[in-house]
Amino acid sequence: MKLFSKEQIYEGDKLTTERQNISSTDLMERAGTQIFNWMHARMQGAQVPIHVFCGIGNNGGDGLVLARHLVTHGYNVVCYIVNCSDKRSKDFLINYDRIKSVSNTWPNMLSCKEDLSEITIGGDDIIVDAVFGIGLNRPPNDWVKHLFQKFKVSKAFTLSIDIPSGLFTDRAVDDEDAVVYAGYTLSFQSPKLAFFLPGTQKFTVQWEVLDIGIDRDYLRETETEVELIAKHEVLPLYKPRQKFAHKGDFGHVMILGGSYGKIGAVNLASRSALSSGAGLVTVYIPTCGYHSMQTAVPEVMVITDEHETHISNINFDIQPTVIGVGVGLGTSEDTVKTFAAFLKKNTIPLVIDADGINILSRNKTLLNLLPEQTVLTPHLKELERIIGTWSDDFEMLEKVKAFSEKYNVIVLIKGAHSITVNKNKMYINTTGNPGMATAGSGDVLTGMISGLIAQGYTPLAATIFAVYLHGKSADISLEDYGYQSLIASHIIEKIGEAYIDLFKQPEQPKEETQQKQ
Ligand SMILES: NC(=O)C1=CN([C@@H]2O[C@H](COP(=O)(O)OP(=O)(O)OC[C@H]3O[C@@H](n4cnc5c(N)ncnc54)[C@H](O)[C@@H]3O)[C@@H](O)[C@H]2O)[C@@H](O)CC1
Ligand SMILES: [K+]
Repeated sequence: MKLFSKEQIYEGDKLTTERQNISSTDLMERAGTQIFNWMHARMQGAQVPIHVFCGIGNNGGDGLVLARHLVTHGYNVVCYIVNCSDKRSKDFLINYDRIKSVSNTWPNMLSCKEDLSEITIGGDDIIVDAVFGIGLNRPPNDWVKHLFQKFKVSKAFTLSIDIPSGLFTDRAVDDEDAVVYAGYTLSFQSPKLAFFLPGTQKFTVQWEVLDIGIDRDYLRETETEVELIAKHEVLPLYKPRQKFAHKGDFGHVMILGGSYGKIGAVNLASRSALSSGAGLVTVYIPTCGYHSMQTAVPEVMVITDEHETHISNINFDIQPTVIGVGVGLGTSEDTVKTFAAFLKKNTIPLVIDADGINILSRNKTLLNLLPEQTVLTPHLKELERIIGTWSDDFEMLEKVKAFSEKYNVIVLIKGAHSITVNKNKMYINTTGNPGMATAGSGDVLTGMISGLIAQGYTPLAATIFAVYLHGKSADISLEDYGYQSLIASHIIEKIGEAYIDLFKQPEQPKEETQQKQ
């Protein structure tokens, strides 16, 4: 799914009104009606008090449309105008008039902190937040911030329209108390980038996109900087197997890493490379790991470094298709030296993780030696070591894009929503769960990306696809293990099911099936 920028959304709205020959008021009516339908389907007329807070722009206009429909359908509604500026939008004003025609007692006008004392919100009530949408261009006033705090303290379920008010689409918030914490956000046409970034994802527990009929050609033809990756996006990447294929068709992965006490990382990465479909896997490890690797993973070939406890001299005479380097590697002096010497002569595609990244961070000139489209897979701490600090997520993304461009590398920023960055394009993953915050799950991912590159996926496709499958395998594992018991090996066990899931048809609702019989 494409993530449109604020400018692209405004452009899409404008084009839609022109091409469909409707007014912007009609489009707002559609948006507000969609929200109403969503609520009505769930509430079925329940008399829970609903407090609709409307700003004075078009987001507020959506709130007024919703409030009008709620009133005419007999819901228990109170509507407030958060009157924070004189610049009311045209469609806000039109809908302000319309709502007055269905009720003569309100909307309640809120203009200062004193007005807030009149508001009583119960813990079981519902708040609809239509104060600011994508048009927010400066931090909210102090009294509006107090209103948002009142929402939070009430513990009422909060439904935000389009975006939690106070969040910007393209920059960070200065004051987290000036943002609404939404239980659910109904976003028009495209989710917003802030829903996926480490610092702002907490502002909405869940989100859903509502289709308000924006011009299809515009949506299809417009290139976006950010894409959301779900099953629909990875399916076209999948490479089917030919009937007469042999193992040589699926490449040869080398996992280069491990040190005394950390051979397990190589074990995990090599098993996941195999389970992702690589034809052959060889590990290059210190001598201490020889027996454990040979015993634990008979499918994997082992080459040992001359040193007992760490890699000291990278030297082999096979030709892997790709090398996954860094898991459990350590950063001892010998290792750093041989890694630098190896990079000077290496032309094989690389996937670099963990201590591989740490070595590069301390020796930045080595970055110039990386083959084109090398994949780096840092978590946030490793990322900071390699690109330096940042003041907020938006700055972080800009720095990663510049880094990716400068060295022509792919950077996978690992987190709850892992983001693959290739120059100025970003791909946000949607699978995965907090059970993955466990030892070795990164090693598994390194193996999977390497395994896919070996099979002929481009490094970019391999990264996007592997991150998706990795999260999906963990989601499937949850059914057996829950968040706490999930360990990295379980993720490997479920890679097969994650592949199979790509081709599963959604289950038909039960009643329909019965009717057909
Ligand atoms: N453009 C369209 O045709 C549609 C727009 N829609 C809604 O319109 C929203 C965008 O509307 P707008 O662009 O009017 O902007 P918003 O409704 O998001 O609110 C911002 C308004 O308040 C002002 N403002 C910004 N920051 C402020 C602050 N800190 N304190 C006080 N006032 C502030 C702005 O000047 C603007 O008038 C979307 O999020 C969506 O909800 C939907 O109705 C669908 C159709
Ligand atoms: K909002």
